[in-house]
Amino acid sequence: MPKSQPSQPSWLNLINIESVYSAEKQRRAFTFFTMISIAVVLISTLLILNYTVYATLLTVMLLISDVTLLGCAVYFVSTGRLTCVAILVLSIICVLCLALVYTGGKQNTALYWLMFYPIVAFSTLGLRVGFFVVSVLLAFTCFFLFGADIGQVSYGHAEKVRFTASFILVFLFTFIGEYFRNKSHLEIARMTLLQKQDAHTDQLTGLANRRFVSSHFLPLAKSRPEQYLPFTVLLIDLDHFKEINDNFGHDFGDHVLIEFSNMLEEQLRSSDIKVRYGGEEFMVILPKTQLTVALSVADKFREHIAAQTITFTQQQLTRLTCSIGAAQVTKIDDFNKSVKLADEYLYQAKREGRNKIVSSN
Ligand SMILES: Nc1nc2c(ncn2[C@@H]2O[C@H](COP(=O)(O)OP(=O)(O)OP(=O)(O)O)[C@@H](O)[C@H]2O)c(=O)[nH]1
Repeated sequence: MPKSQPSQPSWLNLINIESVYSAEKQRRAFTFFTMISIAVVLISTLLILNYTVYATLLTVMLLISDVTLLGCAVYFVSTGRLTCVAILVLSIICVLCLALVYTGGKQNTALYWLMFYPIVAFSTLGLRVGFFVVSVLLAFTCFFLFGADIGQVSYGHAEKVRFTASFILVFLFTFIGEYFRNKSHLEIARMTLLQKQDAHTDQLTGLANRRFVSSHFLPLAKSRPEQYLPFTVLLIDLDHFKEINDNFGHDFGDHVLIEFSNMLEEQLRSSDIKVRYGGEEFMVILPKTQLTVALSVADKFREHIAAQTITFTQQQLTRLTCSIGAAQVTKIDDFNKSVKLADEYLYQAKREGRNKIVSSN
């Protein structure tokens, strides 16, 4: 029976679903900025129009909040750190709401302003932190409305009960909405990742396929050359594979390809990228590896393969050899040129009798 594949080859970690996450980041950033803009305009207007009627505490709180909100927006633009800034902003607004409830605002209309809070808190802070800050606001508001007299204004009984009931309903429905939005976002992210991994995996051997090299590896190596360059490309072709198919059948041929892929995984570093490049042709990319070092790795591998016997049933077993062409890549733009060179060396190895490595060295 074919050996089982390693559970998660490291090249799979190079496949990202940044587009899914960046849409989510954009949504949160957009909500955050809209909230800050509205809050700053609103607070400034309230301050200008009502500073004569507001309690001093409320005026000072509004002023500090206005300046801090602007500072947070500037900090976010310059650092891109949304979560900690959003927590700070929502905490300020929470305190502001409580100051409003405590003092009553203009003509005791403070309670109306609290209704937006759950919506903004959940959409910028997510489920858990959002739930926490909204709960804190609700708890303190209930204390001011129904608790002991500590100097806060008093609201009518009907107003207090209706506010609390409607706030809890907004809280509940926003929580449910956010819970399912988050769940479907995670599911979309999971499915996108699985689909992308599947589209870049060779179905027979579980190695990366050729598309992975062009759509993921090369862009990644171009963006982080210090992690990958210089690297060596090995093109490896099984020798006389047609004879194996002809002598033992296609299933045995498939089994040989799987066993060969397992040996690539076992014998080479996990950071080396092993690709099924075509039928019985494989590509191995050895990151941060000069040609001379790669040649000794490849030669050891070639010897290892030649020493193995691949068994399918007791009657079906074969020896296997491979030929290898190797070339070094120092610039990503030269990748195709180097692959072409490695291909020429591979066919030179075949012409020269197989079971050997040819390179420019
Ligand atoms: N079993 C199996 N065979 C495959 C697969 N893909 C390609 N092949 C076979 O691989 C064989 C390759 O044959 P050739 O290109 O003549 O190469 P070769 O026999 O290895 O000869 P040299 O490369 O010159 O040593 C063909 O018979 C293909 O049908 C596959 O997925 N499974």
